[in-house]
Amino acid sequence: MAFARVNGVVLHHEVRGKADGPTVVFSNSLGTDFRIWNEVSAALEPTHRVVLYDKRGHGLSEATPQPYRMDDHVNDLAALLDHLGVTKTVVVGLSVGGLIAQGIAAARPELVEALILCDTAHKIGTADAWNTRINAVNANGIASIGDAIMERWFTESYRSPQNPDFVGYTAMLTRTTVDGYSGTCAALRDADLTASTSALKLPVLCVVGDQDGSTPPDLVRSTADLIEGARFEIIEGSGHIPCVEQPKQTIALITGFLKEIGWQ
Ligand SMILES: O=C(O)CC1=CCC(=O)O1
Repeated sequence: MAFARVNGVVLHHEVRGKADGPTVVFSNSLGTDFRIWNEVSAALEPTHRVVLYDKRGHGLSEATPQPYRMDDHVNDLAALLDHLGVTKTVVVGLSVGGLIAQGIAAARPELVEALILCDTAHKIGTADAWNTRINAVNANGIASIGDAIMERWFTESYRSPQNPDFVGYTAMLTRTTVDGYSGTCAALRDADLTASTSALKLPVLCVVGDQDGSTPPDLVRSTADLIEGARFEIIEGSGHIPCVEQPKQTIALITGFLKEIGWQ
């Protein structure tokens, strides 16, 4: 566990694994912190240097006041990687983390070897839907939308109050700061990466849960279709967060892709 002030914000992060191994950095989704990657990270640690971080307003990172822009999140990650002395990395991003991954590949191409885009797209949701969510959270708190969000994150069989993991991930969502959550919703509302993502020239793997209620397979496929040579894979039996719900399939796809591109 470490903290660093970069790009004007204190970011909680952790570097794990093989110190001289090739670097893989993970960027998490709206309303989650870097613990969602624990199982995937553990599989890579014997061979890779793994960088995990909480984006601003999430986990133990500082919650600067709203407004947030997607560029803030992109510049935060770039500044953290510079701070850690990372000069080349594969970026794995889930949902808004995938937009951050696309953004850093466009802004700092020399830093990014390849992308793994999980349950994400070049543009997610509509302005109306994000504004409705922001208004609800600002007025009534994140718990007021908790059940609706959980239906997007996890499959029906996972969403049982008897499942301790489900209870734990619900707590992760509802304990996110309002500034971090609403600020990032607004950043998502205002982000359309169609042009910059279409121009990307690097190896890309796109994966998505078959039952993802936030970025369904057809949306993720449309992003893969924008990027020359990108591969698209579906993870069976998962909602929006396959690294939590189907970690074995997620690990197999990630490690297979890293081997394929020689990042090992
Ligand atoms: O909360 C959701 O609907 C899921 C989601 C959208 C963007 C993100 O990062 O998570």
